[in-house]
Amino acid sequence: MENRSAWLDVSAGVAGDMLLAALLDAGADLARVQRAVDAVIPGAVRTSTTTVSRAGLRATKVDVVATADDAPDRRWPAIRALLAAAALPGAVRDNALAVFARLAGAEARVHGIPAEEVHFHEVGAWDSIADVVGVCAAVHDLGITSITAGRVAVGSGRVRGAHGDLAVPVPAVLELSRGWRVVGGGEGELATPTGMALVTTLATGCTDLPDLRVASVGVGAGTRDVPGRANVVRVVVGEPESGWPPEDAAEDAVVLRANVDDLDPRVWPGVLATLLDAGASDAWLVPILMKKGRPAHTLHVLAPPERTDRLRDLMFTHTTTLGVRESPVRKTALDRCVLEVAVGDGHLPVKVGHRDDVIVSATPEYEDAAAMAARTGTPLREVLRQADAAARRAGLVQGASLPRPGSAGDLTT
Ligand SMILES: O=C([S-])c1cc(C(=O)S)c[n+]([C@@H]2O[C@H](COP(=O)(O)O)[C@@H](O)[C@H]2O)c1
Ligand code: NI
Repeated sequence: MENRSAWLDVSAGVAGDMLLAALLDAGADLARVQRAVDAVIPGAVRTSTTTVSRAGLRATKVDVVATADDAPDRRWPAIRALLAAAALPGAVRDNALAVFARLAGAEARVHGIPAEEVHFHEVGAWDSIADVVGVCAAVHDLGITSITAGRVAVGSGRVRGAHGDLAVPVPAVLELSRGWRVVGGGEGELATPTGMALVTTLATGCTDLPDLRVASVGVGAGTRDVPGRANVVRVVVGEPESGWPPEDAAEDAVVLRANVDDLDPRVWPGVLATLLDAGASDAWLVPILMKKGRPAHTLHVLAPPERTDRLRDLMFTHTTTLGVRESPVRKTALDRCVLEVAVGDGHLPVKVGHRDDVIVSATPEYEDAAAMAARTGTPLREVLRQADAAARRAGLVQGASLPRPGSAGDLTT
């Protein structure tokens, strides 16, 4: 049972114990999970499961009971040392360290202190260690090597803790949300810092349920039973149907737009270059006719969500626009690689777009072809024609399999 994939339904929120319960419900072995936790904090906690009902749905609940008296040192360096010294499978240790490091980084930023000084939450480091190590061990036990997760419900309102009254989503959860899809609303604290750190560290992306052959489903209960809303995390474990993660899967992106009629046109090429240098996936102009019959341009910028703020600032700084519109979009990109084909007495790179190793497009790189044309005195259109012909001879045609490295023909990688 190896190389399985899992998708997490966190649309009702997530906490460390809910995620652990869902994985145990999906078939992870409780005794092996307990052994992993014991390897880090020997004899400190006992983990058990019960079957409960949440808004009429059956779910597994995990209880972590402290069996030792003395409170552990809750600072991040102490927990890091415990994990480093524990006899754990490499993947379990690495994942647990990564989750705690992310949590420590978020707490450090929220409280304005170095990560080395972060104390873990008031609820107790043992609970957190049991949840984090338990989840990482359960993932390993189920043979899960890839995880994605849906949008996270974070809740609303306020919670009371050792630091007093906090707005929901609590600061650490908001900090951990960067680049992730979240939704507010719902009553109370639906996502905890530990749950959010687990999801955003272990999952490689935020997607809807992907294409997979389902092997098992687990339902993990939260503490409260709220009528009308099942307070559960669900995990779907399976085999990918068409490659995992889906290499051409749609990603979230944002299109920023501004209509501009009064910018010196000589400035535009520099504006586009600045936006591309700052991380825009694409930037382009569309000529338009504005009110009062004025010729103008719409500047479009395709932005990864985490770059949106910076790119919006640059649009205001480098153009004369007074407003920027934004729309969320889904973007699907083919996988790409660059292969070289022999042309004349040199070589030219060809960009090959492929899906599941089947070629979809093959395009000689324009700039390199132009440079070869200038160097050799051959007309550019002739260089491009020869490059196209060489690419076809090398088998770089739509529908063909991607050549393996070292395959025969006038092709180098
Ligand atoms: O103790 C600290 S520093 C603390 C900080 C924060 C921030 O958001 S900052 C939140 N909390 C609350 O602690 C409990 C336990 O969270 P777990 O992630 O350990 O389950 C939870 O209610 C947090 O909101 C504590
Ligand atoms: Ni905090």
